[in-house]
Amino acid sequence: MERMLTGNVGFLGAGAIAEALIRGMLNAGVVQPEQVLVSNRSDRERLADLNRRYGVRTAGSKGYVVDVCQVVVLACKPKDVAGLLAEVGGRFRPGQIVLSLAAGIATSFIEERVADGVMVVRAMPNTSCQVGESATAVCLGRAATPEAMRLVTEMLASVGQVYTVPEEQMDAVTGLSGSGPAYVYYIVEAMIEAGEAVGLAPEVARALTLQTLKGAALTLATTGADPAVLREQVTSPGGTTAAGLQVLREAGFAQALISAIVRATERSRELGRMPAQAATEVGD
Ligand SMILES: NC(=O)C1=CN([C@@H]2O[C@H](COP(=O)(O)OP(=O)(O)OC[C@H]3O[C@@H](n4cnc5c(N)ncnc54)[C@H](OP(=O)(O)O)[C@@H]3O)[C@@H](O)[C@H]2O)C=CC1
Ligand SMILES: O=C(O)[C@@H]1CCC=N1
Repeated sequence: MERMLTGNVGFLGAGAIAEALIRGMLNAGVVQPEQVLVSNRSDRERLADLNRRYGVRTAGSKGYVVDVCQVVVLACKPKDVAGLLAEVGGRFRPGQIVLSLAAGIATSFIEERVADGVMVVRAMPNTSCQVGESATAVCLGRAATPEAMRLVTEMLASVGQVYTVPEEQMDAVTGLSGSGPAYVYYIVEAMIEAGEAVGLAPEVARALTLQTLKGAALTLATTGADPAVLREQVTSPGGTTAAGLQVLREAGFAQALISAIVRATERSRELGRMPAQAATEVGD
């Protein structure tokens, strides 16, 4: 199929998610390094590092990024979006695409700060885009056309699976799959620590944990089986797994995970309600 992403892709924000997306898109070949232009607030060393490692172009001027890019990715923190758009929002032109990754920030908030006809798309990827396995949800702003959606989908599908959701579900997506890799890494950290505690060498504990995670994820994906059924297959009556799961139940593990996702979803809503000062509540 003919590629739609022929122009430049600019990043306003050069942090963790910008790098994950850049790395994934370059690996997939959906953009070439010279098509990518990255800027941030002030960290010049970070830009130089991205240029060294990925060959992407960098810009000191955010206005320049807006001027020369077909798609501009907003990859700064939610609290910085208002200030950023006060600076450069007026430079966007009708027909340009703004792809916002900012948790909680509504498409309407951005639309109010750019010209009519600028096409806003909101997406929530996760850091697994760096290996082409993001779970990404997208929703369209009011001016975004089906062509804009196709172009953004071309970008995001190159780094994982893309799902379209109504905008009111984006906070839930953020709590579940946007933050999700962190919950998984937290569990992995605990499993490795546990492996060491029961007598394994650190590298053996890590290797066994990672392969267990990979095998379980692949089994879920390839069999399509209900996770509860797969869990029961592991759990011999009176055996080791039953004993371990009993401890997890008594500790309220499932409820804690549910509460974490509910709280992260609420936090996304809070960030959207208070875009100018919300993040100061939890620090930078
Ligand atoms: N990390 C993740 O897993 C995910 C994050 N997101 C969203 O992506 C956004 C970025 O998150 P993350 O990458 O983790 O954040 P980071 O803190 O890693 O990066 C933030 C970046 O924004 C830049 N920045 C801040 N203010 C401005 C400004 N006024 N103009 C231009 N750039 C600016 C910073 O520049 P400097 O360093 O110079 O201050 C920095 O490069 C957030 O809105 C988050 O909700 C979405 C999905 C997943
Ligand atoms: O922690 C955050 O706020 C961002 C949004 C989803 C993942 N990281």
